[in-house]
Amino acid sequence: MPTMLEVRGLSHRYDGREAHLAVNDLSFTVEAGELACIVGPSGCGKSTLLRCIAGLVKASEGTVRLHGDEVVGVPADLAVVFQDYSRSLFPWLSVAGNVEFPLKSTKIARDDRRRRVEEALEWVGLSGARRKYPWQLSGGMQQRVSIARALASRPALLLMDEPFASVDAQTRFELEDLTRRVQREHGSTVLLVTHDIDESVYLGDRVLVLSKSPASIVADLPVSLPAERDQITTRESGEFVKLRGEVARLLQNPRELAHERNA
Ligand SMILES: Nc1ncnc2c1ncn2[C@@H]1O[C@H](COP(=O)(O)OP(=O)(O)OP(=O)(O)O)[C@@H](O)[C@H]1O
Repeated sequence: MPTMLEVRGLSHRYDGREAHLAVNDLSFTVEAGELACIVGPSGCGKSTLLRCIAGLVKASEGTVRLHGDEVVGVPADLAVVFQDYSRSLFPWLSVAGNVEFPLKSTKIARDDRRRRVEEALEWVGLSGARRKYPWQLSGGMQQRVSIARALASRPALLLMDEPFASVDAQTRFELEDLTRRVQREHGSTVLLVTHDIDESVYLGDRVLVLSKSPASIVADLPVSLPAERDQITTRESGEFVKLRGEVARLLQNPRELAHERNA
């Protein structure tokens, strides 16, 4: 698989009266068609890392390359799904209008745009809600609109920043399954950030474990669960239980265990 994302020696320091090193010398790659999860403790620098990758923040040091091109500013073929769906959708636009909105600033012809919107809504199971407004939908449905909007642009890389942290547990399971299904059906490359250990193992083809602030990589674990996953049986499987234990231990005691793993 070709490399889609390459992060090399990335560090970011917030300047100001209280200068703060948020990300410290991170290097990793994500291959095309892979779903990689980043898991780290609250406040460790996960969002900062994603903002640097998305070109929203210029890293103090290091480089980010998307399909070989250095990221300077937000790449046209990158999409982000944020945690807070209520602030990322326009309340005055219908569901279809929200999904179409970013496509309007591209050269994609109107008919093609409409086709993409219909297709993306179908992928997330929202074709029947196309004329509704965000405030007429449940939280989970609103987040599905955000996912459809991101997918409609057919991004080379989809970044997801704690995308299911604001929905209830049942909806969270549904959205996790939707993300894996869509990612596999369309071969999308996804980098998803979460603080939820179980979610990182359930969703990921790989889990990158981050240290406490400033974020650095403690481990890069392949997930050898079957590609077809199920919220009940996968979570009960020995491999799942073993991996979630390993991630939990790495988060609790990063230096010692990372040293043991590398020994
Ligand atoms: N604009 C900013 N200016 C100064 N410091 C910042 C800024 N944004 C974040 N920080 C600091 O950088 C550190 C990392 O923040 P970041 O939001 O990246 O972490 P996170 O892992 O995403 O947190 P959470 O899990 O709580 O969402 C924190 O200590 C935070 O206070």
